[in-house]
Amino acid sequence: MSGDSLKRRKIAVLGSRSVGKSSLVKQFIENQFMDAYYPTIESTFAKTVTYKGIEYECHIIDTAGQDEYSPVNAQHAIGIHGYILVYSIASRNSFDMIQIIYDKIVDFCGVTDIPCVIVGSKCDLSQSRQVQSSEGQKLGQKNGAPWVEASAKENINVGKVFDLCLQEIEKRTTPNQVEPQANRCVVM
Ligand SMILES: Nc1nc2c(ncn2[C@@H]2O[C@H](COP(=O)(O)OP(=O)(O)OP(=O)(O)O)[C@@H](O)[C@H]2O)c(=O)[nH]1
Repeated sequence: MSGDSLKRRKIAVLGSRSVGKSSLVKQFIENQFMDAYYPTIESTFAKTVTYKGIEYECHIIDTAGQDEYSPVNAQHAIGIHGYILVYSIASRNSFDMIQIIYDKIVDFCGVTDIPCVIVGSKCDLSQSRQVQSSEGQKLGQKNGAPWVEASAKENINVGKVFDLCLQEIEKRTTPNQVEPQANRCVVM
């Protein structure tokens, strides 16, 4: 496929520290999982993904873990087509952070909603569960975003997370549009 016909989509992965953002990205890109924890500063990965028969060149930005004081900056908004917001089902605090991050992005961008998927990660840790599936589902409904539980460790729903994100992006993208809409979550 020529470079011209390949659609580029930039996706930012956000959430609290240690919720499994890098692990989700690593499982998606490299089909690997590591038990070791190395805090992320920020990394970008690229992968060509076929969604509904169309090839997309996805640039995935794996961000540093956020807390309630972390500002949403231009890097989280400029040129970003869609977001993956990750909490761990074993951490109530990380779940509470999702609405905070969502609201910060919406405020920063001056929009009412953003193309995103909400992910309850580490769903293999059912013994340590602090957030019920029904709570995740409700949060998704409240923000008009799809919600899914996933495990990078067991490779559960990892591909689905990225498919859902592309689905949300494409829902809001007019045919042949290459750059995100100016009135959406980006400042070009
Ligand atoms: N059981 C289990 N552990 C996981 C899973 N995903 C990640 N982990 C572990 O959780 C820890 C943190 O994972 P990371 O992927 O580095 O988390 P992160 O959100 O990128 O962390 P920051 O870089 O601090 O933002 C590591 O020890 C991982 O092995 C999962 O699906 N299941």
